[in-house]
Amino acid sequence: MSLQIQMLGTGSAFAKTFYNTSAMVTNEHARILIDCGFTTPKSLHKLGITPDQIDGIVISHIHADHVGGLEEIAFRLFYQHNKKRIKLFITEPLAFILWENTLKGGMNNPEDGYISLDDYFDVILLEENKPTEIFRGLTIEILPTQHILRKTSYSLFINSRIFYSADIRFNEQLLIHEVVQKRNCHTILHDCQLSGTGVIHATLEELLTLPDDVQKRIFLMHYDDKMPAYIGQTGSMTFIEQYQILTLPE
Ligand SMILES: O=c1ccn([C@@H]2O[C@@H]3COP(=O)(O)O[C@H]3[C@H]2O)c(=O)[nH]1
Ligand SMILES: [Zn+2]
Ligand SMILES: [Zn+2]
Repeated sequence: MSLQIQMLGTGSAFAKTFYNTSAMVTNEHARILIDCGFTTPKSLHKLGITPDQIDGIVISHIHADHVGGLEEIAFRLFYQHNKKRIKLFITEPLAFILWENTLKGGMNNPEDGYISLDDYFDVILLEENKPTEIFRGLTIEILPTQHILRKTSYSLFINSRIFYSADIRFNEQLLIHEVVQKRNCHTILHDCQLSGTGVIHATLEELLTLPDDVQKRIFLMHYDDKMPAYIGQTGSMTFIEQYQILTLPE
């Protein structure tokens, strides 16, 4: 049995030639999204996939390039698919701020009694650091990681052997000791800021300091429009491209 990861986008928040970084993870039992940014509905549309064909969405953190497409997905299911509610896999702190700080403005509808995240989504709370089989053969572990100071943000382990950074500061210890030495992840999908000083994202310069054995496992995502100029300058790491499909052992 295998697991497929298809990138719906590989761009940074401000990229214009790539859609927002988001992954569609599929096995024989389910198809889920990791994050759903403001360009993700259009990316799905280009693939001919409608919201009712997605079984759930996992959320890493509350930036628009990771959650900005949720209102559209939920409204389309609600108003075009008979009030269907998609499963939303999220931690409790994120669920609260996702509604209160992001979605409530557009979705709160007291007149019709739709006043909470649960009115639009089938909210399934994930516990931090606890591997959870969300669908048969698909286990997600959500790991608190550093992105913006004092802002809740997570990376993910998928079926324990795939690491998905989402947005994260460079963390050598985590990548070498936890992801590679302890968990022996065969595949790492990592965000990458191509130039400038790394403050809230790992930079290419920082990632290039990793040992070769770690770099070989890394696919770079969440990059800006200048990515083509950096091809061949990423050591043993590879840029993953929009719509590229990785077929991985389950
Ligand atoms: O403290 C901050 C907050 C935000 N930003 C920018 O806004 C973007 C939001 O999405 P992102 O997390 O993919 O990337 C972020 C950065 O490009 C920043 O540089 N510093
Ligand atoms: Zn981002
Ligand atoms: Zn972010």
